[in-house]
Amino acid sequence: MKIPFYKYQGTGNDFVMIDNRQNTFDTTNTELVAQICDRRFGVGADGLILLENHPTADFKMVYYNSDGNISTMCGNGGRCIVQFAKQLGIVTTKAVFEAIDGMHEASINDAIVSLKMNDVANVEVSENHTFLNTGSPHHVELVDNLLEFDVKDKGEILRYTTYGKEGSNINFVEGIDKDTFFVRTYERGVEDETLSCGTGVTAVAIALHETGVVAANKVMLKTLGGILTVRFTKEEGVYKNVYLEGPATFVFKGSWE
Ligand SMILES: N[C@H](CCC[C@H](N)C(=O)O)C(=O)O
Repeated sequence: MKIPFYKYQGTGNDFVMIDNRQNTFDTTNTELVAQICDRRFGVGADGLILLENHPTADFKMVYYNSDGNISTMCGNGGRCIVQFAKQLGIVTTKAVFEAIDGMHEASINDAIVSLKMNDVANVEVSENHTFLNTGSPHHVELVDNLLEFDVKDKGEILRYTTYGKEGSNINFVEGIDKDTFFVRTYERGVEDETLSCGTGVTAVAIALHETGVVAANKVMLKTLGGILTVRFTKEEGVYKNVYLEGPATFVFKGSWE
């Protein structure tokens, strides 16, 4: 059966988007998702995202990593599905949707999507890293010479040793100026470095604030795939009004035979 799809990318984190409002996609077929995401034998993507009907919100988001498994929240994917919903005529400049970590609001201003992320109440600060969950689990570590750093090798080791079966995404960070940081991320479920990670840069911004590296509540994160901005407030120890902002772009449409 033909499966129409739309290819999107958010700062280089790329996704196959499928309008599944008729519930025709076989959501249990892990192999098919991995096949579609394969960069040699398939369309190629970091993940696959289904847009589905929702009883009260504008739509529901279902996210799969490129390994074919359903996973936790995808920030860049959340920004892309809002643009996708606009392309389908479901929303215009605002959206409310449900994802695996609950309800999200978003606003669209041309290419830029601003996505409200969940509150973050627990930030675990250790000697040389910080761990927190921004919809997905993230390890955050400051390093020098990030451009030459072996992100895949070092990320894989941490993901499988320190974080066991459940795993975690691993973010390496280097300061550029007081409110701008360079971030590279090893992504769980992609099992490789991605050009950017939305929940990852959100975790980096909050971790840097929590550890006093950043005083501001608006941080610019430079990734290999582009620039993302994260802003937040901190109220009684809880990070609230957390927004992830950046471009989300339609690339092409096709159909999987
Ligand atoms: N790979 C992540 C989910 C996608 C995160 C990333 N693509 C983002 O933009 O947040 C995980 O399994 O925890």
